[in-house]
Amino acid sequence: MAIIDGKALAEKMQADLKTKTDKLIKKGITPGLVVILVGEDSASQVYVKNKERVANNLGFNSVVRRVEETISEADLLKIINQYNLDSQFHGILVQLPLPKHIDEEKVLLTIDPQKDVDGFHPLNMGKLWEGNPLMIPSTPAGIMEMFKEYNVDLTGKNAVIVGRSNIVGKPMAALLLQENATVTITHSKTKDLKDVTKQADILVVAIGVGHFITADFVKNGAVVIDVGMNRNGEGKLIGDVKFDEVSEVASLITPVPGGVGPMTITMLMEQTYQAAWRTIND
Ligand SMILES: Nc1nc(=O)c2c([nH]1)NC[C@@H]1CN(c3ccc(C(=O)N[C@@H](CCC(=O)O)C(=O)O)cc3)C=[N+]21
Repeated sequence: MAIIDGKALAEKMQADLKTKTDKLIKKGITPGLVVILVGEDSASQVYVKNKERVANNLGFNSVVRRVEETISEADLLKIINQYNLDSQFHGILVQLPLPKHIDEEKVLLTIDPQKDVDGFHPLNMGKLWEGNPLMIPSTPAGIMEMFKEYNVDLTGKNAVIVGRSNIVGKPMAALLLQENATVTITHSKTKDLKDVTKQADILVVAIGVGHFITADFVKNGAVVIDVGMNRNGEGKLIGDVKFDEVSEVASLITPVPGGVGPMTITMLMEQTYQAAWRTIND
């Protein structure tokens, strides 16, 4: 068994990205990213702080726009439109989840698809499924980089995804399909889940239930990717995969923390760079 070191790969990619960014800045374009944070959700605050730190290290123009939990939907849409028109910003990210009184679909539709660095706009989701992506959701994009770095050949492999969210499960399926894997998406209503996951050469787990996947769900030699971010009783960050026992059967496995998370942030920055680059090269 070997561990996929997401933190090390993230640092390597960030160093390369810094070099590219310096060149773009010399040409007069500083990549700009605005993260819009609605309310004070403490978990979201931590992610936002990490994103801000990486963006600053890269020399990006990084702004966190904090707005009150009680903001009206109309006012939030106005703020998004203001950043759509502001050429200083190449990327706009609205941190999810949003308060219940705000319609997430409306928010995602309002972000200019060219600035939608999360890749959650329906146009970007559609382009991804066409096999002609513009923006790719960061978490699945980071997972594909891990496969590349660790020489995981996907062609003809059985890839099983646990979780069907718009932000991880579905885009992950599109990317694996594009690389010629045979893809199965499972979810909470799947019958005999264990029988399905046991067939997986590649198993991607994104269900949001701590330590749900135990060794008996996993085929010998499988590659296991853990997208989970859960807090256990002691407030410790744990994945959806029970690492200690699954690592005994897997050939390659990601840890939490230090696996998918750091790659997610890195890919977000890569997409912001790409969006900035396109303003002078497309
Ligand atoms: N519009 C939107 N886009 C997002 O990409 C988005 C979002 N909303 N809402 C929240 C989730 C969560 N998320 C994380 C990114 C990196 C880490 C990360 O770097 N984790 C580190 C350490 C975390 C720690 O120690 O607390 C790790 O896994 O090693 C975690 C979580 C992005 N999200």
